This record gives sequence, structure tokens and C-alpha cells, in this order.
Amino acid sequence: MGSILTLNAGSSSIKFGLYDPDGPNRHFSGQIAGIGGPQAEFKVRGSQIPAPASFRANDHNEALAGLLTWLSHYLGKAPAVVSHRIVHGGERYASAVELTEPTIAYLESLTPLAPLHQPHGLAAIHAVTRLLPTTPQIACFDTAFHQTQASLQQRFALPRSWHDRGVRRYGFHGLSYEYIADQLPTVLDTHPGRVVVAHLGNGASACAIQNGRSVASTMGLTALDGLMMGSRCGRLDPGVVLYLQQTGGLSLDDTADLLYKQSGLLGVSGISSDMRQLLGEESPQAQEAIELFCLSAAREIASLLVPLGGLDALIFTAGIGENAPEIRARIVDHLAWLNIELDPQKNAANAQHIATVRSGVAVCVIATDEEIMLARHAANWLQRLC
Ligand SMILES: Nc1ncnc2c1ncn2[C@@H]1O[C@H](COP(=O)(O)OP(=O)(O)O)[C@@H](O)[C@H]1O
Ligand SMILES: CC(=O)OP(=O)(O)O
Ligand SMILES: [Mg+2]
Repeated sequence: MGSILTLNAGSSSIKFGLYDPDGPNRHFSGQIAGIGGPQAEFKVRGSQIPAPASFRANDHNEALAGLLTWLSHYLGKAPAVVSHRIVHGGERYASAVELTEPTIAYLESLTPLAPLHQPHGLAAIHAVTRLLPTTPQIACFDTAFHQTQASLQQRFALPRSWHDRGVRRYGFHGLSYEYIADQLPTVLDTHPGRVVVAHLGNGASACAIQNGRSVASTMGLTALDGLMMGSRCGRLDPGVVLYLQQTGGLSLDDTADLLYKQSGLLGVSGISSDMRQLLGEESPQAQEAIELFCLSAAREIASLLVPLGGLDALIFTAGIGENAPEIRARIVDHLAWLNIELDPQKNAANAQHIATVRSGVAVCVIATDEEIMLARHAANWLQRLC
């Protein structure tokens, strides 16, 4: 059987991997990070294959075209299937699905609900269709993992007719949470109990997980709600949106641009959406942006303790969660009243278990792997074909 190619178009990165369906085992993977920024980074992991000497990624389309050209040198024969991360699967999809024209049309209709992601995921599908027209493609959804949530957790306090038309909380980063949920029994070495996972990347959210299932999440109909993010505002009084349009003179497009692209760490610091860069800045605005990020994360994490009825373990993951001890420490400081305490040395070393022995809550760092989830869903799909 041929290989599995995975493509994960995030808001600031494109991650990719080539897998053998047995296992699935990774041949190689990599990522293009910092798309649209001053310098995109192209990294390859787990092989001797060199990254391109120079790479242009002024936007996602340029990055994708360059990536597919680069990949064509290393693919050998066409993969058996291409597995895409698609952020929004709407009401229709609770699991991975083969991409057909009607499915693609439905996913296109969801673009207004995920404007930073859905167009890039769809662009990747169209680019693969052009390059590998006979290769089947599947979509794996960020929203699918959250479909287990009780209806009350998904409901907004809007008239029922809007809920019936699909205006409800969907939750995102589901492939990441699914991977972490799978790791939890091994990492925690006990019954996982009541767990909050904080996925802190360019997009950031938190998810309450119990018995391996999503119980509640901080993101809603769109990937704007919940935690403050790189350039997204997170939780916001909906009255602000009305005010911006009624008296601020902002059009719909201006408002979307403000909330998705000009807010969050970028908006508050006035410098950058990139946490690593802000941590190196001394300006009071940069420091305030970082402090607001930590406060927002702690408040959102705490909000998930209601559906869980308490907290046994807090897990940090994604770019910031895995690599920024200072951010983890500041978030946990805001939650100290929960009898949660970090060991400074273990935290500084990005160890897997970073709480003190006294802490009433386990705290772990687990590197997420959305790509392996894309590969697992694809391997299952291939198996069903046999
Ligand atoms: N060593 C680090 N210290 C602090 N922040 C980091 C570090 N490495 C990565 N990050 C931050 O992680 C974020 C990107 O996370 P990632 O999960 O890769 O994003 P994406 O949502 O695009 O998948 C950026 O804000 C980046 O600055
Ligand atoms: C849904 C989302 O915010 O994804 P990302 O973190 O990749 O931007
Ligand atoms: Mg991501």
C-alpha cells in the first residue's frame, strides 16, 4: 500500500508529514512557520532530507505551492491518500470524511466561520487535486472531537431558532485534544479523572476532558472565542462588536479584520503576535500583552472547572504551552488557589511532569501531534477500503 501525506494548514503555519500506513510510522515531517511574517522558517524532522536552501512564504498560497513542489522530489509514487486538517466540519461531520465535490462545497460554505483557516485548508485540497488528480483525499476536523459534548454545553443563550440553524459552540483544536486524550492514561499513570488541556499556540483554546472525551471547550461557533491569541481577541463582550459598527464606523470586513488579525498579543503589544518575540521585548506594552494573555488563559481554564466539577490534571501543549516555562508559571500563579504548584526547575526544563509533590493538581507538558492523528484517521480510512 502507498503512503499517507498529511497537510495541516494552521493560521500561521503549514505542517506536513509522510507516513507508512502500518503503525502509522512517520517517514518524515516538517513545517513552514511564520507565514506572512518577516522570515518564514522551513524545517524538516526525522530524516536526512534537506529543507530548501531558500523559501518564500509571503502568504499561505505561496508557501503551499513551494511545499508541494519541494515534496514532489521526495514523494516517489503518489501517496495512497492525502489527509487534511480542516478546522470547521460544521454540524455535518463528527468524523473524518472522503472529500467529494459536495463535501468540499459544504466546507466552503463554512468559510465565514473560520476565515483564518478554512480558506487555507481548502486551498491545500485544491492544490493537491491539481497535482495528484487521482489520489483520494480525506478531511479530518478540529470540530469533530467536541461532538461528544452535551447539548447544554454547546448552546448559546440565543433564541432556539438560531441554535437549530447551527449557531452553537463547536470547539476547535480537536485533533490536538484527541491526541492528548490518547496519551493521558500513559502520561498520568492513573485514571485521568478531570483534566483541562490548554492548547496554547498561535490559536489558543482549552478543553475539559473526562474519560477521554471532550466535555466543554472555550472556543465557540468560531475560533475567536475563549483565550486571547496571537492576533485574535478571544472572549469579548458582544456589545463591543455592535459599538464598533454603530459608532466606530467599522464595516463588517473591518470588524472581522480587527477581531481576527489585529487583536490579541499583536493588538495589545502593538509589536507582534509571536509570543517568543514578545518575551524578548522590554516595552511595557509587550509586557502588558503577555500578562493579559496569562490572565485570560487562567480565567478560561477556571471556567472549565464548572462542567468538570474540579480539576485533577492541567496539561500544557502547542507552541507556547510546550516551550514557554514563564507563561506556564504565570498562568499557574493565577490558579494557585486551586492548590496547584509548579516545581520551578522541572518547569524550566520543560519536563513532562512539572508540579511539585505537594501540588493537589498534576501539571504536565505534552507535545501535541496533530499530524499523527491525521495519519491515524487516514490509516483507518484505508483499512475500511480493504
Ligand atoms: N521557545 C518558545 N518560547 C515561547 N514561545 C514559543 C516558543 N516556541 C514557539 N513559541 C510560540 O508558539 C506560537 C506558535 O505555536 P504553534 O502551535 O506552532 O502555532 P500554530 O497555531 O500556527 O500551529 C508562537 O506564538 C510562538 O512564538
Ligand atoms: C483553530 C485554530 O485556532 O487553529 P490554529 O491554532 O492552528 O490557528
Ligand atoms: Mg496550530
